[in-house]
Amino acid sequence: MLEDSLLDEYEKKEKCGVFGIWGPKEAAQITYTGLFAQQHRGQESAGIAVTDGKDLNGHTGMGLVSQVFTPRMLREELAGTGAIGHVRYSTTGSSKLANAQPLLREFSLGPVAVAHNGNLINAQLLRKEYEAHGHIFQSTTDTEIIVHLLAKPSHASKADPLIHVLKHLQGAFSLLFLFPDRIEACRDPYGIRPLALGRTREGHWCVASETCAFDAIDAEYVRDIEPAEIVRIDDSGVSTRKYDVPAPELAQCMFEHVYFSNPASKIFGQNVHITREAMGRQLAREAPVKADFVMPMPDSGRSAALGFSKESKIDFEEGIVPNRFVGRTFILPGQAARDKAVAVKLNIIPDVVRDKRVVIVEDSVVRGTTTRSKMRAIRRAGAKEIHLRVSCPPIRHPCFYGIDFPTNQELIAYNRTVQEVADFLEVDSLAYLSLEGMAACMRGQPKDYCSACWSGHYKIPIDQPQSKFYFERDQLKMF
Ligand SMILES: O=P(O)(O)OC[C@H]1O[C@H](OP(=O)(O)OP(=O)(O)O)[C@H](O)[C@@H]1O
Ligand SMILES: NC(=O)CC[C@H](N)C(=O)O
Ligand code: SF4
Ligand SMILES: [Mg+2]
Repeated sequence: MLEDSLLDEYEKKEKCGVFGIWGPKEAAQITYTGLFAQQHRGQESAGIAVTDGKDLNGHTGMGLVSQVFTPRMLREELAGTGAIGHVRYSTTGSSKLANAQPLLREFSLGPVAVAHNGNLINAQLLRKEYEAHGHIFQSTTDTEIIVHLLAKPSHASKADPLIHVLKHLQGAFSLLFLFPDRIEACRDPYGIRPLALGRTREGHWCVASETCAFDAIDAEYVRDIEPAEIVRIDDSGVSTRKYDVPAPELAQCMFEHVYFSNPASKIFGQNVHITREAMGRQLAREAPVKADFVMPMPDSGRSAALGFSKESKIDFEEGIVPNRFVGRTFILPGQAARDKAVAVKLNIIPDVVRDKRVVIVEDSVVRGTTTRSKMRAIRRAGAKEIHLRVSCPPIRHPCFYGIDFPTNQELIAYNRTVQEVADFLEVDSLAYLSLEGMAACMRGQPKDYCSACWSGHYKIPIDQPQSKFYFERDQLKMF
């Protein structure tokens, strides 16, 4: 039933965001706001862990930040002066409470809470090894192995156990650890996912996946946590150490700029909206077309459409209206749910498109859910010509580093030429931004970004089988 799957959808969306703050009396309330600002990064579950200086306490729940916490809970049960929080979009392990983060555990050195954005590609190997030694896991996420690594006696006895643990991890990880006396914020040596350091007006240090969280709590963005860096935040302030050397070539995820991040955020040192606008301009130069107007595919297609319009000097027109109560559709679990969400999310305005030659600018076409549904709807609404322009190249390869499209069969451009995709979508023309054109819009050198889902070049080799549900008991039978 449409209503049932929509109810489901509202509860399960997008990717992961982390937030942490040290020092204020109302640490949990501020963390709530920091998570709320990053709700677009994960809507399956949310959690906050706090410290009172001696012990940790935490709460996790399924759904949106606003559904998981009450003001009283934040004020009383989660009272403390240091906190970390997480909003989850699952990449390993199903969407269930046991997998909600921060994971809160006790080990020989005391309590620890962990919040993870990214995806480990060696979690299966490590977990098999630990299970063979009798370790009992309580979740089916990749993240839990990190706590087991920390608890291993030969690791816990090291002068700096965290450094030792991080060296074992492969893949994407922007991590926050909360101990009773400190927060430790770490980024993998490739810098795949973002992680930024900020400071409030009162002088409290904070960390977040995206800088839009700092705006929400009136803090200033200080700098990014560097690849292979650990930043420790405690009562004496901030200190930094390297646990490894940054990779010779970084792998910052270009898809963060194309689609994931909030346009107001600064990701990998550059503003997302301005980057998307530059991509739209570049696309207009690479694939010009005669048309009556340029129309964005809301919401994330807006900035690139603006750039396309400015560069081509073709008017900008809104002809697709998003329902503000439907979130992002791309990462909803299950194709039926995605199809239904797209149907209810985007309304075409026939009076705008009728008898017109329209350029539609979309930030990305992944499974083709949005475009399959909307190109035909625009045609039915009477458009004379439909020219689809996409502000990234065709996505033909899976992502194993924290974005949930782990098989190539689900990708619309897999095994299809651009013309075949155009025919499938029944558009008059289709053009994608080139890989070089997209890379040219990035502030850093092209070699310092990951583009594996477009190029097939995985900087961290995928040499073990990967599956989102590897640790689920019923799925294990498949292997
Ligand atoms: O080809 P697909 O599988 O449909 O995936 C790509 C689409 O999904 C995303 O939109 P989404 O609705 O998630 O979020 P938005 O409102 O930020 O554009 C993205 O902006 C594309 O529109
Ligand atoms: N999107 C993410 O960063 C997910 C974090 C972690 N891999 C999980 O599935 O819980
Ligand atoms: S494969 Fe694509 S989505 Fe995944 S990290 Fe690389 S650029 Fe980002
Ligand atoms: Mg979209």
